[in-house]
Amino acid sequence: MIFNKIRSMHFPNDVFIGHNAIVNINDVVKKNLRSGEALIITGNKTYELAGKYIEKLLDDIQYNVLIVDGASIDTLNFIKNEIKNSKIGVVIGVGGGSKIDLAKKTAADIGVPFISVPTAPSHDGIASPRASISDGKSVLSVEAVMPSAIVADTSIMLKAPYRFAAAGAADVIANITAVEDWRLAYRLKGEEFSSTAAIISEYTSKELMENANMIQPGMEESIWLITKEILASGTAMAIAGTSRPASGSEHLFAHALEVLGRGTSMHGEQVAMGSLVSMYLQGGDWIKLKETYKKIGVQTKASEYGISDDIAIKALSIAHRLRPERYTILGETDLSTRVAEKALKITGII
Ligand SMILES: NC(=O)C1=CN([C@@H]2O[C@H](COP(=O)(O)OP(=O)(O)OC[C@H]3O[C@@H](n4cnc5c(N)ncnc54)[C@H](OP(=O)(O)O)[C@@H]3O)[C@@H](O)[C@H]2O)C=CC1
Ligand SMILES: O=C(CO)COP(=O)(O)O
Ligand SMILES: [Zn+2]
Repeated sequence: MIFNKIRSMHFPNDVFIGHNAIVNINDVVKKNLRSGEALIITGNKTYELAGKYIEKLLDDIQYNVLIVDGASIDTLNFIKNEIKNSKIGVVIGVGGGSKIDLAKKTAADIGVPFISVPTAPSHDGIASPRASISDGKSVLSVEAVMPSAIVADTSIMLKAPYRFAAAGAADVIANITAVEDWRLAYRLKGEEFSSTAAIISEYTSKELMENANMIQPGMEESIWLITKEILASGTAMAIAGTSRPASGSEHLFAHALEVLGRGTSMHGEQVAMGSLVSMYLQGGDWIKLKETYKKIGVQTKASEYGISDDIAIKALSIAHRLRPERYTILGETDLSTRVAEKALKITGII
């Protein structure tokens, strides 16, 4: 088959991951700062945790620090307004997923390199080209830019509540149902498919499932393992040019919960619940998947997050509507209440 479609792929040119990796930030910024100033985008807590330290490490580099809130269109517009008279040459995201996404999207929009400095391994967006910027209605990732460099200091990430690490692990473990959906779409709908991206993505899930015993509170090694697979998951998305390798029906369920009411659940926890029901519908070993989530301490009962049975049933029933162009095991019409309820009951989500 002659490939006449040119696909561009971009990968980080530097990745520092480990204890005290943050000490490399000055060299990394110098290498990526073309001209002008560095812009640091962070949050209140994460400024204290890491942003302040980065300021001390940056020598003879002009920089601005913006402390912001959630990843919304309004916050993004606030950032752009704040920097409109500045000459920004590189954007550094220091924080959890929301700060990383705001920095990633800002860098993409102004056309400068993005440096990812995660303070929590809470999902694979910290190393992917995708950014979730909410418009107040739903939260789907949009194309942004792959980090030019990633500085993942496991000693800082270890300070995040363990729940963040478990959620990040779940986000990667759930790649297994995403790839199954992608294969289904390739066979049934002729969707473009990258076997390389699919194999990498499946590997990340299997690696975390097989080493689930290594994912425990208080262990820096757990952070290292999760972050390593998050990096690989982001690479799979960069190769595919979409989030397909890491986002299928399980993510549609998660996004539907974001719209209908996610209670106190984090992204990775929503995705964990979604992957159980997806794997049940795909005819896979959802029981092994459930045991893995239990082992790493991820709750998969909706009520534990204050999500009612009705919301969970509705979310599963309409999830396919969130991304009609992305064919998955959920099909193209609403699941009946009866079918959705049965699937959620069998997998123990309600
Ligand atoms: N791009 C993608 O592919 C994806 C993006 N997302 C997006 O990511 C966001 C969720 O990311 P998530 O990381 O869960 O949440 P946030 O980035 O919102 O962080 C949640 C809270 O945790 C704090 N925090 C971060 N790191 C630490 C730490 N080491 N110790 C203590 N507190 C810490 C943050 O501090 P502070 O207040 O300083 O920020 C914040 O108050 C959402 O916006 C979601 O849409 C979700 C999935 C995929
Ligand atoms: O969360 C993601 C991958 O883990 C991004 O996926 P979406 O494209 O569904 O937002
Ligand atoms: Zn995800």
